[in-house]
Formats: sequence, structure tokens, C-alpha cells
Amino acid sequence: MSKTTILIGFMGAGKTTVGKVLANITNQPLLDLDDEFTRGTKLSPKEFMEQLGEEEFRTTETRILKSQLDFDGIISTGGGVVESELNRQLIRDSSAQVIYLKTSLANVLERLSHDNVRPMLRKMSVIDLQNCWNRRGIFYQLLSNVTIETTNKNPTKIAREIIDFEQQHDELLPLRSQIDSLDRQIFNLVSQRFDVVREVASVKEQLHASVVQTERMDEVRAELKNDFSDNSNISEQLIEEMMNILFSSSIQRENEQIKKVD
Ligand SMILES: Nc1ncnc2c1ncn2[C@@H]1O[C@H](COP(=O)(O)OP(=O)(O)O)[C@@H](O)[C@H]1O
Ligand SMILES: O=C(O)C1=C[C@@H](OP(=O)(O)O)[C@@H](O)[C@H](O)C1
Ligand SMILES: [Mg+2]
Repeated sequence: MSKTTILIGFMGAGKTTVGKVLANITNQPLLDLDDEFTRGTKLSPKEFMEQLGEEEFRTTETRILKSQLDFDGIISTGGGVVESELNRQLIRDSSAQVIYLKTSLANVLERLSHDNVRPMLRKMSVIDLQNCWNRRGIFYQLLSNVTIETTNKNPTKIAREIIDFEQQHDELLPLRSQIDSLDRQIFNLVSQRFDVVREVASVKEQLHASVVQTERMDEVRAELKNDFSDNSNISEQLIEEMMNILFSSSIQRENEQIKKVD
């Protein structure tokens, strides 16, 4: 599993709650940025904001985030952490697995209907809240490696989904890296093939030979099918489809090249 997992999402999405459950199940340490904030400033986010204002809160939040980004475990953030570009940059630059806990605004309001520790929620009008929701929603989406829909799921189910994602991710990562490298080799070869196609077009032009030579194309397909007949990865259909793409792209290039010279 990746070293650091960061939970992001709106107030009331369950970052703190799910963080605790996830830490319990996976036996990893948990760091709640709001708790860390209180440890560092001796004031809760609510007290701090009331005494020193939101701007100062955000500056201090950034300092705390910065100092904890290589935390070896789970970090549950405060919902407003994405408000600052610097925080977003810090999260982007970290190697952490970023999990977006998504829920509906209606759900948040229901969950937090009796809340009295979230000053942001209290001070906002419905329209401000909706705007804040929309603005932050985009950031959560862009910053995260995965979105976990939390509506109607209990924290254990959500934690299990995160574990599944991270395990899958760990197993898939080296394999995907191999696939990515092979894809690049394939496209380098395709590029080399088109270099040769360019030379073929020049020769055809000098010889006044036609660009499309169907017997030659049939021959190429037949030879490939024969040569790969023992290879169970390469079916005749695959050869047909891939060669059709290569042929049509080559014909188009040859035609364009010969037309250009005319
Ligand atoms: N999946 C869930 N289903 C129902 N209630 C939840 C869920 N996750 C959190 N809650 C409740 O919502 C409230 C806010 O949760 P919290 O973890 O503090 O959210 P956050 O840290 O994202 O602001 C708490 O009362 C918590 O018990
Ligand atoms: O959304 C916000 O701006 C805030 C969210 C809070 O954390 P939770 O998201 O855990 O409620 C806390 O950091 C502070 O009250 C500000
Ligand atoms: Mg929280």
C-alpha cells in the first residue's frame, strides 16, 4: 500500500470518521489535520477562526499540511484545505494516494444539522454554501486519484472500498507501467514504419506505380497470419484489424506525399 493516504472532501463527508475506521482496519497511524491544528495552536479550528479569522486559519493550516505531507499513514484533512493554491500544489506534488470522499450537499446538511464546531457552515448563506460546494467539488475531483461515493454507505464499507482501491492499485501499478512501456515501443515502431512508407512513396512515384496494390496487401496479411498461426495472443482477426489501420494510414500518407510533389 502507498505510504500516505490523504482523505479530502467537503465538511461532513466523513473524512475524520472514515479515517479512524481505515486506520483501525489497516493498522496504520491516523493524523487528523484539525486535531494537529489544535495541538499546534492550542485552539480548535472554530476558536481559532473566531479569534483570528479565516485567512490566518488558512495560513496556519498550510503550515501544518506542509509539515505533515510525508506522514506515514492516513491524513484526514479539513474540507477547506483545497481553497489554497499552495495547498493544492503541495498535495499534487506529494506521492500520497488522494481519496475524495464524495457526498451530496443534502446529506452534509443532514449530517451536520446539529453541528456547532464548523464555523464555515454556520456563517454561510445557502447560496454561498452552494457556491463553495461547487468550487471545492472541482478541486476535490482534480486532486484525487479516486472518488468514493459515500452516500448511503457506512464508514466501514467506505474504508473497505479505499482498501480495495489501494490494493488493486498496488498490484496494477507495475503491470501498467510495463504496458505503458510496450505501448511506447509499439508507437516507435509504427513511426519507423511510416519512415519507410515515405521512401516507398518516393519510389512508387518515380516508377509511376500505383499507391494501392491489393495483391501485395493480401500477401502481407496472409504471411502474417501464417507466421503467427501458433501464437494464441495474435488472432487472424487482430491481424486483419491492425493491418487495415496501418494500410489505410499508409495509403493516405503516400497519396498526400505524391500529391504534394505534383
Ligand atoms: N458514512 C457515513 N454515514 C453516516 N454518517 C456519517 C458517515 N460519515 C460520517 N458521518 C457522520 O457525519 C458527521 C461528520 O463526520 P466527520 O467524519 O466529522 O466529517 P468530516 O471530517 O469530513 O467533516 C459525524 O456526525 C459522523 O458521525
Ligand atoms: O471546510 C472548511 O473550511 C473547514 C472544515 C473543517 O474540517 P472538516 O472538513 O473535517 O469538517 C475545519 O478544518 C474547519 O472548520 C474549516
Ligand atoms: Mg474532519
